[in-house]
Amino acid sequence: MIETRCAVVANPTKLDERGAELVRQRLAEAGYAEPLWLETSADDPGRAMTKEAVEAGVDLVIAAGGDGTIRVVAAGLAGTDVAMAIIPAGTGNLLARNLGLPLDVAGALDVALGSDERRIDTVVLTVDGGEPDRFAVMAGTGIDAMIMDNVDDRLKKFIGPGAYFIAAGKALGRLPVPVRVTIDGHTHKRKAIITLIGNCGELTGNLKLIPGAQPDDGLLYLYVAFPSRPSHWFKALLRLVTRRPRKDDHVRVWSGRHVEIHLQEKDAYELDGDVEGEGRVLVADVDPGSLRIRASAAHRAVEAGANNS
Ligand SMILES: Nc1ncnc2c1ncn2[C@@H]1O[C@H](COP(=O)(O)OP(=O)(O)OP(=O)(O)O)[C@@H](O)[C@H]1O
Repeated sequence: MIETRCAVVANPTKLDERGAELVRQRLAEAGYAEPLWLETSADDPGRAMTKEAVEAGVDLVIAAGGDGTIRVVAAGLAGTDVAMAIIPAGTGNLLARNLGLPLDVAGALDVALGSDERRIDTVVLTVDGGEPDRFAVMAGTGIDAMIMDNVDDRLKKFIGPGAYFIAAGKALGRLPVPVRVTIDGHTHKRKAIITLIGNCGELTGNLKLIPGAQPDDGLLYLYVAFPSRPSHWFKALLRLVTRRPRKDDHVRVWSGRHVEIHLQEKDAYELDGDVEGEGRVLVADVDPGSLRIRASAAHRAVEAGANNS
């Protein structure tokens, strides 16, 4: 089936004019009508724009931007029958990496305008009983959120993922905090420096934090790092940054469908790589297969190969 109605939700600070021109040109060549072109703003990373696209009745929304833009568009399309395509234009590009999508505009457009797609899970998250939000990759508190918060935007532009390593160094002084986590009714208590919920396993730098986690397996993964000695901390931090878990790490990973994180005090949390705010109780439920996403079989094969390595 060839879609003819398409919207582009683009962050103009991430997708430059050349990129935008290429998108328009490739859409025209592929026989699409003039797209509904919606730019994000400093105040709205794409919520109202995605809603407008859905209400306009488009069949496909191409999201072009960094992780924040991609997350908000994915959240807005989850549960609808509108397909999403990704043009990764940030530093982390976490969802694109996890789906094995091309990270350049031309390659991403090949997939966006192809007919191959898959359904992936999204995660409904409620923080302190507020309005539910969604993420597609991960939600985290502790050092993880601190790293995301400390990453300097200018530095990110300049040295890319290396900026996360520098931010991780800054976060080293953090103390573990008592946390109670529940996964499908089973409760565990730890003094943790990182507590995160993953829908996908791969974070930045092409390394896997939660090996085996797949965005379409209908499961969430709860990752808790609870080092008790400085040497453990250092290892846990190193693993967080290098994303290479080992047996002797003070790390546990549980999987399930419903996850609760109860902190003693409010702490910053991040969603798909962007710090969203502070919260004490995070409740997450997986919504299996809730998002239609353009991804080619070839890229899936590459992804599967990478997972086996
Ligand atoms: N039109 C705009 N003008 C200025 N700032 C904008 C505009 N649209 C979005 N932004 C800002 O861009 C940021 C979101 O960027 P986006 O999520 O696309 O990339 P990112 O999260 O920085 O990506 P990454 O972390 O992968 O580098 C938000 O801070 C938002 O306020």
